[in-house]
Amino acid sequence: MSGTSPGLTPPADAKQPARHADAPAPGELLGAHYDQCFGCGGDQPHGLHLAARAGEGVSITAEFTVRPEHQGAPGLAHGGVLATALDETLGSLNWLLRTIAVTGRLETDFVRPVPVGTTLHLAAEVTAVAGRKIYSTATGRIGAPDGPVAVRADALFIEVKVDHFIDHGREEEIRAAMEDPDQIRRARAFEVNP
Ligand SMILES: CCCCCCCC/C=C\CCCCCCCC(=O)SCCNC(=O)CCNC(=O)[C@H](O)C(C)(C)COP(=O)(O)OP(=O)(O)OC[C@H]1O[C@@H](n2cnc3c(N)ncnc32)[C@H](O)[C@@H]1OP(=O)(O)O
Repeated sequence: MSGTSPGLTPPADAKQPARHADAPAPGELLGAHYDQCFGCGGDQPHGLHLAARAGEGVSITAEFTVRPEHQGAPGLAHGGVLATALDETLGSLNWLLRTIAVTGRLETDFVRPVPVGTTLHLAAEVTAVAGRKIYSTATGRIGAPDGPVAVRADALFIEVKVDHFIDHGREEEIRAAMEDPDQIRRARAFEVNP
């Protein structure tokens, strides 16, 4: 069962996405955008530790191995964790546009249960851009890049300024991030005009 709500249908004047000239080369690992991120951060013990790699055009591949701390039912990944893996992979696409963006809408199909121990192979691409709106789609397959489809998502990300995080984030984490030169460098890597 699949289908996309009107909020995920690009308007008639939407444009094809353009890979930024300074985007990481195809095959390059992107690294975490924030070391405490539940999706990709290396310092988040129960996180997904999702590793994303730049693809051709505005596309990404990523891998995530389901651990016991990610269970919903016995021996199976929690659906919200799988949605997180899709969200994180889709969010990584914005490195290739050099745009900071947050998820506005995420529609997910859960097609097959995903056992603990499975490596989920994710692939995502931006399909259209309209002003601040970035439309994208992702698939997660079991065990191999051509394995059976377990999850799918369509998403709308909305471009924001770095002030979005500074204005809304809890002060102690924002202060720590602003004092971390690596974090500032990573934030700038998302921006066209740092
Ligand atoms: C020095 C400090 C260092 C910090 C450094 C940080 C660097 C980090 C780098 C990268 C971080 C990336 C992190 C990725 C993590 C994975 C992805 C996530 O999980 S993100 C978290 C979950 N998402 C949210 O928390 C969004 C919460 N929502 C909002 O904040 C607002 O609603 C926001 C920004 C999304 C939109 O608000 P508006 O006021 O800016 O804009 P409006 O006018 O409402 O929307 C713009 C257009 O988008 C449509 N739109 C908005 N939401 C929509 C929706 N849900 N469905 C359909 N259309 C929607 C609207 O209809 C409008 O369209 P029309 O321009 O009129 O055509």
